[in-house]
Amino acid sequence: MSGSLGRAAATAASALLRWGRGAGGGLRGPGVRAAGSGGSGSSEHLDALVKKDKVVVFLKGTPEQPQCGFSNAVVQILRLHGVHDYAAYNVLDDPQLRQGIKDYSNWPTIPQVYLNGEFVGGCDILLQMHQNGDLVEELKKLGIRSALLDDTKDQDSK
Ligand SMILES: N[C@@H](CCC(=O)N[C@@H](CS)C(=O)NCC(=O)O)C(=O)O
Ligand code: FES
Repeated sequence: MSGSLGRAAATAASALLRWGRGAGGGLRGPGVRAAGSGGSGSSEHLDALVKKDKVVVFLKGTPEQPQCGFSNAVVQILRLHGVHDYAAYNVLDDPQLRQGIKDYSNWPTIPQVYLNGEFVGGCDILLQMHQNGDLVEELKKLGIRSALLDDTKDQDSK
C-alpha cells in the first residue's frame, strides 16, 4: 500500500472518468454559474450524485489514472476489496465540483468517499476502516461482499 501511495500518477488531461455518468457536464467557461444555482457544485446536484450509486468517490484524477497519492489510496483500497463498480468523479475537471463537494460534506479535502449516500471520509478514514474491519462490514450492509472475505476463507480452508 505504501508503495502505491507514494507513486505519482502520470500526468494527463483526464476526461471525466466514468462510464457514461459525468460530474456536471462540461460547462466550464470562466465564472460560469455560481455554486448553489443548480450547477455541478450545488447541494441539489451533489445530493443526487451521492445517492445515485451505492459507492461514490470524488477523486483527483480517475480510478485508472489517479493524479494524487491520496486519491490513489482510495482506489487501491476499494480494489483490494474487489469493489470496481463505483461512481467516481474527477474534481480536477470541475472547480465548482471541487469546492462544492467540500462545502456539501463539510470536509476540506479530496478524496471523499460516500457509501449509500452517506459521507464516510477521506483516505485516512477509509484506510482505518480497511484496517479495523469496518469497511468489510459497511460494504456488507450495501450488499457488497468484500473480496478480502473470499481470500480469508480460501486461506482458512487449506
Ligand atoms: N488526510 C487527507 C488527505 C487528503 C488531502 O490532504 N487532500 C488535499 C491535497 S490532495 C486536498 O484535497 N486539498 C484541497 C484541494 O486540493 O482542493 C485524507 O484523509 O483524505
Ligand atoms: S494533489 Fe498534491 S497532495 Fe494531492
